[in-house]
Amino acid sequence: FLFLKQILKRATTSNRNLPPSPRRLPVIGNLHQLSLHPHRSLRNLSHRYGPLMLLHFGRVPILVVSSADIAHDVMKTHDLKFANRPKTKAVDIIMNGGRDIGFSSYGEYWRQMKSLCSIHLLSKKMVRSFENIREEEIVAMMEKLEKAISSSLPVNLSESLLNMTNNVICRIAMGRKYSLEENPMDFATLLRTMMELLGAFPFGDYIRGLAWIYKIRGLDRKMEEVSRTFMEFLEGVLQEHVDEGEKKETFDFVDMLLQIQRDKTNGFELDRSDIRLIMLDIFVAGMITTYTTLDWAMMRLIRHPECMKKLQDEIQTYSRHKLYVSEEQVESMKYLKAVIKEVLRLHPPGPLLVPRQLSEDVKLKGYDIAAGTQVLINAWAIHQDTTTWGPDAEEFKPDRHLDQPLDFSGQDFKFIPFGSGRRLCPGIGFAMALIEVTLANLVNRFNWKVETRPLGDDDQYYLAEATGIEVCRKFPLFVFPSLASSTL
Ligand code: HEM
Repeated sequence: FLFLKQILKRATTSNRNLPPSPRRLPVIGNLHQLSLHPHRSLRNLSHRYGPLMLLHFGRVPILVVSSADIAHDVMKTHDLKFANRPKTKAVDIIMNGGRDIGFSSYGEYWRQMKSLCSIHLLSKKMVRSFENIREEEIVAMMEKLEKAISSSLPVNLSESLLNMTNNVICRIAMGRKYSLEENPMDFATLLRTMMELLGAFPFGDYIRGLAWIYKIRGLDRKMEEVSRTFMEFLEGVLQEHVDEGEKKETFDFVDMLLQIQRDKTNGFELDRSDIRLIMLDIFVAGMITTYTTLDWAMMRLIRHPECMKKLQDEIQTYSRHKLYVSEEQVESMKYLKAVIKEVLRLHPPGPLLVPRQLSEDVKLKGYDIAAGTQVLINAWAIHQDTTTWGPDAEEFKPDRHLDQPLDFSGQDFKFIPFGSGRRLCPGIGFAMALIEVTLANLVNRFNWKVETRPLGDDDQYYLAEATGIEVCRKFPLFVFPSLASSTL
């Protein structure tokens, strides 16, 4: 019977019209063709095999999409079928089997969790109400930078940006700062480790016989440790809110989640571990992405003085030499928005978005794709497609967005840093509000220089990418700020 089943399976598979595939090796499939930066190796493969490729990571079929046209088919035409997320061991351990928003299966639980965040934290009205918090934290960061000017030592701007983003997010979501400096655990390193674990290609999941590698390399232990440390921290935050109870003067997002848990609003059962996972998503999905966009933006502007100058001129036209550039003033700054778009085009924090999984068979461009196939959308490759962006697609040229204003909220598939469709990022407005006003103020208040690197390997150094599901700059950005004459 088994023999008959094998023959039948082979016959049906061979009748299928499958997308082009690079040659694969026994057992590992195409895993040997990936580098530490999968978005880059997959783009190189797509140049040979086309914008729709079927790879195999071990035994698991992986569909790789590298064109705007096919991204449209996946995230618009067939969005519902592609709305699931695959589960890996890292997701199992760190996200409690995908009980958070980003990795949860498509369905009622996901819908409820996402709409909770969208309404009570990320809506336009809520984002606007956090303006004071953004201003206070940006001013505090700038005061520290100003103090640092008197010493002739370089400042670690990446660290300042991470601290500021963390302070803003903690104050908004949890009611107070849980600053990186005051925290006994090394928050930044922990988050980076978590990014790496969630983004690492899970060999043990793809090749069952290799699951022991997780144990030998200590990955199981690392995942459990990272998860435990974070959960203990978040449980402490929840308990603090419960203990303060009636005495608390403010009402923040955590209070709101605890209230929903108590009152079972809309018949929606939320337990304490679900609340911790929503909070974790805000750190994983919200904090690193926002910080890393600012970090790439400052690096690009400092290394393109002509863009920096143009931006400073624009900001001064609207801010009229004020010390703090307000959010209302930022609203009108077209070049600032073009700079941020260019940064998100060249450095989308999630270059392969977040993986999806097909829930039923589908035909794409005449090819048969089977249910269960995992899907990687190479946004980074789509953003560098020369047919859309021209022969200078790899260069940093913010002006291109002035002539060709593409929307990035999931409507235009040539530019998808936030994904699209049902799984579209709900934090676009939240992230953009902080990125725009931070950048405007840093550029308005200071002039910037970076150290000249002795070996002259500037591009390799400044453009180097770390590994992980969200791609940060590999090395911190050390800078020498000085006060801009216009604000003296
Ligand atoms: C520059 C900043 C950001 C970028 C580039 C970004 C990008 C993304 C991307 C690419 C996805 C996957 C979309 C898809 O699968 O189609 C995503 C999902 C998500 N993002 Fe963001 N994001 C950013 C900021 C934020 C912020 C500030 C928050 C919340 C505070 C947030 C919360 C989420 C959540 C909860 C999801 C999961 C959505 C789902 O699976 O339904 N993101 N984001």
